[in-house]
Amino acid sequence: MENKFDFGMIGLGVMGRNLLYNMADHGFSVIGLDLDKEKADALETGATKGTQVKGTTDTQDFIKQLATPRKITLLVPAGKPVDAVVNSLLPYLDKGDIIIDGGNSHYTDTLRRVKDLEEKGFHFMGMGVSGGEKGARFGPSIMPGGDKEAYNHIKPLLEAVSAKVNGEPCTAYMGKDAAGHYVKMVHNGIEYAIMQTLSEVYDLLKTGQDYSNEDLHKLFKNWNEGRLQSFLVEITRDIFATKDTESNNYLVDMILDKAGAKGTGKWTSQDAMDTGVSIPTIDVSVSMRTISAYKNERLAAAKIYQPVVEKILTDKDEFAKQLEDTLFLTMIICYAQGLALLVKASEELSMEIPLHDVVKIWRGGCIIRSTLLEDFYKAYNNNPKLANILLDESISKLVKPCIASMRAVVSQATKSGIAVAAIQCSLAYLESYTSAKMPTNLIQAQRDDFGSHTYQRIDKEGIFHTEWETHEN
Ligand SMILES: NC(=O)C1=CN([C@@H]2O[C@H](COP(=O)(O)OP(=O)(O)OC[C@H]3O[C@@H](n4cnc5c(N)ncnc54)[C@H](OP(=O)(O)O)[C@@H]3O)[C@@H](O)[C@H]2O)C=CC1
Ligand SMILES: O=C(CO)[C@H](O)[C@H](O)COP(=O)(O)O
Repeated sequence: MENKFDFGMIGLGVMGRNLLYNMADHGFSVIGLDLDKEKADALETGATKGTQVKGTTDTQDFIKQLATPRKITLLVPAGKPVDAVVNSLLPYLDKGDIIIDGGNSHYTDTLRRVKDLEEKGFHFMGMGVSGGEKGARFGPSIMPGGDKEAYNHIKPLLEAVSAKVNGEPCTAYMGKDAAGHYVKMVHNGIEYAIMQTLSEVYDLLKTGQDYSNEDLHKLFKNWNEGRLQSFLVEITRDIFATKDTESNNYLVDMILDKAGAKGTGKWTSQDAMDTGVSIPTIDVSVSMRTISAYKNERLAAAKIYQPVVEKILTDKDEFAKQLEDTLFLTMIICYAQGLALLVKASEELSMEIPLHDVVKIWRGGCIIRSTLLEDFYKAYNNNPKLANILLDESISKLVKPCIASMRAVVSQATKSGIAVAAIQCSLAYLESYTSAKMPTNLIQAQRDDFGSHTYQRIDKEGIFHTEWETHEN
């Protein structure tokens, strides 16, 4: 009898092809399907010698060659392509077969697909994958969720191919229903916020203190050797040292300042608004990418307003130290906001997301991996029900010594005319979240004045309304 393949992969682009090779390198036989003949044909040539890999463009042949229950991972663009692929498979599948969507699908799409396919007798799982091209090839962080029975079929594969930290796999069951895709969405929201913060730090150093790319490279190299050690700081260090092949300049200086976005950051903000969780650093990071895309309007506005940036005259070493504190604290706040969203969303959607496992599997393989996650992991191990990591005593000991520097940086940036939206929002978030008294009593008074929305009092229980008077004098 012909040997059947252990796993199937649909979509042989950046992620699918590399994850497939990773699976094959770990001893699994894998068949890949892509509509593009060139990609399917090239698959075997790119595989490690001795591994069992086959490429095809024929759906029926693909299905026929898989061992049952079939385990098929999709790494195609989110949205309609996922539905198109699923529909193309249905006529050939057997009851009990498992489809795993490894792309960045919106979790509500995943909820719909889980239900539709369950009714038809198939398993459908949403699974976040992070680590980009290299991660997929050599060890990503993998966030599967949903159907537990289906998960048990793929657990050994996921544990084999994921990144490892202290010998532990960077994958774990993320919870019920669409939890895998929800966790990946929030991962990306945090990613947006840290990236925005890094771009602001870059602006302060380059525009405010005339750092060259060589200086930036050295500083980021130094930072990456300490408590800021993380994938995003590491690649930023390397970007500053990369020369353009078409000009004599550094490549970063040749790149147009318009940021792209595929939607996961925006979805995080939209969902946080619906869930009632405050994630201002992530929100503003989405917004800054949006404003960056209005290049022509910005050019026109710059002509009218002629902004002048005042140089930052603080001693360079002192300012670099303040920035290191600020970056460290802002990173903590980016994670704090995303993790707080996961806590609340998990409750609201009954996903039972294990927060200690989320931070555990983010320690390696993924784009937001950092040494900080080790501290968060300890915090969740002490208290798995922690509503916000800022409430953990050991985390507060990391936060407090950095606050003065953050204030100094925000104040210096404001004085100089350099926009630091993410850093500023993080400070405002910290000050509000740690404030025993906010000025929102005034907002309640205003709402009651114009709309009879009522208010509560500080001295007794109950709901109150006042007929507010006009006091012109
Ligand atoms: N790139 C990254 O760093 C990461 C991406 N992701 C997510 O993973 C998913 C895949 O991304 P990525 O690999 O970058 O995307 P690519 O565009 O590189 O690859 C997608 C592949 O899917 C193929 N495809 C599209 N429709 C079909 C179909 N109906 N049947 C078979 N194959 C199809 C495409 O073929 P063709 O080109 O011929 O249309 C292409 O080969 C996305 O959801 C993305 O958001 C997740 C983490 C990181
Ligand atoms: O999921 C990812 C990384 O974790 C993808 O690279 C994603 O495309 C990043 O988002 P965007 O394209 O919106 O910057």
